Amino acid sequence: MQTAAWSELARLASWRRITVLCVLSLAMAASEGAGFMLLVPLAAYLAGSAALPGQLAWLAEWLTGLGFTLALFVALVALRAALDYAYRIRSLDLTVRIVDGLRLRAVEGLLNAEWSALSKMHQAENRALLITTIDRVSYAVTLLTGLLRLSLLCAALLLAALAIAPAVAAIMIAVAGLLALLYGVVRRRARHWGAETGRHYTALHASLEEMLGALRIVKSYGRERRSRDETAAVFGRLRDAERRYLEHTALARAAFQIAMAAALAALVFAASEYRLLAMSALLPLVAVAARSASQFGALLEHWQQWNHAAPALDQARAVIAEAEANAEPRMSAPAPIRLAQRLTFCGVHYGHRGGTPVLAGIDCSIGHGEIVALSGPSGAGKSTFADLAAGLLAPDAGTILIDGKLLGSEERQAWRRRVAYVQQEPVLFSGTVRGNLLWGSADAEESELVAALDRANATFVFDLPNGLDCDLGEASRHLSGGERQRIALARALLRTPDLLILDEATSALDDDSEIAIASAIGALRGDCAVLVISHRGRLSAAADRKFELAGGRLRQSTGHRHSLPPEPALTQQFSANSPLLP
Ligand SMILES: Nc1ncnc2c1ncn2[C@@H]1O[C@H](COP(=O)(O)OP(=O)(O)OP(=O)(O)O)[C@@H](O)[C@H]1O
Repeated sequence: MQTAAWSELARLASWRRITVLCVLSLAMAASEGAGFMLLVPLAAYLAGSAALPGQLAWLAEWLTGLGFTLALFVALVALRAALDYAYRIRSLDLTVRIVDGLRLRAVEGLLNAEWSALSKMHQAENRALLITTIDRVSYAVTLLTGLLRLSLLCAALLLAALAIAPAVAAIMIAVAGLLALLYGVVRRRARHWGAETGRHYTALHASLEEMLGALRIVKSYGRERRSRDETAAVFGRLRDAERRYLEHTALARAAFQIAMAAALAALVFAASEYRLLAMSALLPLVAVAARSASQFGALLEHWQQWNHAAPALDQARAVIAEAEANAEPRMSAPAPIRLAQRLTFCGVHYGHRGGTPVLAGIDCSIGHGEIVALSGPSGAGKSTFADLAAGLLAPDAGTILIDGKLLGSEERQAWRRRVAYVQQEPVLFSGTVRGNLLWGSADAEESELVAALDRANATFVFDLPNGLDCDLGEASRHLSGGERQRIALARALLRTPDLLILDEATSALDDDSEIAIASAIGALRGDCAVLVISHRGRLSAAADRKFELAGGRLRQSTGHRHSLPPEPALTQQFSANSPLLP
């Protein structure tokens, strides 16, 4: 893992927490090592001899009797249990901080990124990041704290072994080093399968989302079996990657157990056959060796699992880095922007992903209080035009002006606060109707909510259970497309915007509702600029001017219904190439 990733983990966890965890791990390791060393005098007493190995003679002088030794032993176990409790709580706390910190950074990165970057991002990857990938990071961090604890514990056990029988302990250290080297091979495979698992989880998210979104069409086409098989195939690829990894882990584990059992057997055989050690040292040494073997095995397994889970951190960091690299400039208090005269496009070019321009030299303006309708073939760039007008996108070339003031990257953020957008597929949030309306305009009074619902022809809300306080969590699934659109329109109207954009916002409405909405839009004339994107005649009929977008160019399809005040500076500036300026 790169240094940057380590320092990021440390920053999220905080050095204070890491230090506390290190101290606790060290104390646990020391208490366990000391506990094992106490086995030496215990064994000597039990064997009926107070004779201790030379290097532990000081212990014999210090310990006065069996009772004291046993009491000390129990005290050490109690201390270790208390430390273990504190360690688990601290370890969880550290993991949660890292994981929540990373998840919040990802959320912030996505919320602060430019819309142009967000609209290009693979949303399944973002969802996989926020759910599965960061959960895998959580597992990786738990393994990392476990690695720290187990490393210190193994070191303490080996120190205890060194104190009991230095020569034998040196052989144990050599065997452990050799096994760790061999595990290096398994480590690389674990990394590989970890990265594969991450990719398959992302694919699984995309596949499940697609399947859930397509339930209606799947059922109406009778394609349940096919959908099931496709989903099963994605599951299969994920399980295959997990199985291959598990095969490696299980194989390495079996090899390790055999190697350690052979080493222990050799130790006992050599010690008893060639009388290398006194019984008082042999028994504690075997106990330390057995405990070391199991803990060292756990250490190597943790290491392998960490290598499998660690690619999730790289994956998460890559998505977060992409979002952060596309961050909008930060503004502490953006200067408010109001539209008092007109929003103007001057020679605007735009191509998605820097590809073929969707808009190629657009010159037009929308006056304050004017209603403009935009039509054109599918894919002509109408929504792209709306995104530019709303300050979501910046032109590749040309300029957008609000009352003659350039809409730069900082101004765009302030301008968006004055825009309300209703799209074809309206977004309603979980919660009540009231919550959804207040989401757009937090200070609105009850009477304003009612008036907005009335203007949006959404009075059906009053007949819902609990009316404005109806919880849409469940109900929104049962609302029709038209009902959802009308609530979204009421939310937009409440915002009293300077520019209201309706992007096919009445596509799901019946004729009567559309007539009512058209008259509500007509009533906005003079209050705010309205951009209506619609293929349907009724809404367009309410417009002062109608534009048609085709082949990247804008054409005014009919004359003015209402004349707007001229804009001398801009008319002069663009008179040669801007026939659409009023
Ligand atoms: N985020 C994006 N990345 C790449 N291409 C995009 C993106 N959004 C839109 N496009 C492409 O840009 C072109 C214009 O799309 P846009 O949605 O603006 O058209 P539209 O006129 O609103 O279409 P419709 O009436 O079908 O909604 C299309 O070819 C579309 O595929």
